[in-house]
Amino acid sequence: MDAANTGESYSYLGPAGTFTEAALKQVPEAAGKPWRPVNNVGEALADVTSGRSVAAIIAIENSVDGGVGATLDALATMPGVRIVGEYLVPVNFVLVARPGTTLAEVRTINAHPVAYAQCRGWLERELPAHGHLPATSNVQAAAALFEDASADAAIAPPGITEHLELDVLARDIGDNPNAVTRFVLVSASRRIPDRTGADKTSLIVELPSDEPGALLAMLEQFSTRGVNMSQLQSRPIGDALGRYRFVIDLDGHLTDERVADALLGLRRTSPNVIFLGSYPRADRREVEYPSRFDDAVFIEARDWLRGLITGEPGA
Ligand SMILES: O=C(O)C(=O)Cc1ccccc1
Repeated sequence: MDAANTGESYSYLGPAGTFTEAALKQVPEAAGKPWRPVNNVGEALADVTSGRSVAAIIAIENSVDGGVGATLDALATMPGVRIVGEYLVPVNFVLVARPGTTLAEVRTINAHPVAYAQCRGWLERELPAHGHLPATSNVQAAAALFEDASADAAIAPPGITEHLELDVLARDIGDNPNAVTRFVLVSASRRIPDRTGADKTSLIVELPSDEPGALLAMLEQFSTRGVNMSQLQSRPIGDALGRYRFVIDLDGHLTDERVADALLGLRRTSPNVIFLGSYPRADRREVEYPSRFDDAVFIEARDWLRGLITGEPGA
């Protein structure tokens, strides 16, 4: 299904066989469309902003190593991309080598940095003196074993042997057998996916510099409106020490009154709020919140205020 510049293709971290490709297989609207393998998150997002691809799927967070820094930073600095869906992929890893290699011969390992971080315990136990060569993806780590001899083994997805003639030296080398990676589908479309009742909203928020309590004031925007956060990560802005932006996932949709009201509060108090998108949760779990934060309560309060201003009798 791989194809070049069609404008309707879906970009993913390639080559075929990556976990990112497994995530793309879950995207119903990508079925039957051309898929474009790329080498990094920046390339995937540039495909979207240039219109070369209709959407791209990128890893954003995993349950062992946390947020994927490259993705979070790219989303913060590439205006015009929106998250339109999320997908979960269970991840486990094998150690592979050119045929005939034994575990005792392994000195240097090719691995995507995020995969490497998830196998650190196993590697420290079984290969304490190994060196690490970073690769652009889990499949490229394995493919590179045939390109040169700078590494003896690679960390790869278990399905790698369907693509490449390699020996599996060890299975299940991930430090957590239940590891899951969260992927997001991003597009340049301004259209926000419809509210489903099981939605997430992602934001990036900067705080005013050197203001005591600024972080607490930001969090209060959510707590006073019954909005639950499922992710809060800080990432350095990069221009000076001590300057951070916050990547936030909320339960709820932009068209939920309590979420919209929290965004108004953030907009008033933060020097920069980036709306990354509202989209259906991967687990389709209905968002729960106390009934005092129902849409109707916000609407009633607004109507009451409008009545006071316009002098409506009884308001
Ligand atoms: O999609 C892949 O296979 C990647 O190389 C990125 C990655 C790395 C580690 C866990 C999940 C995805």
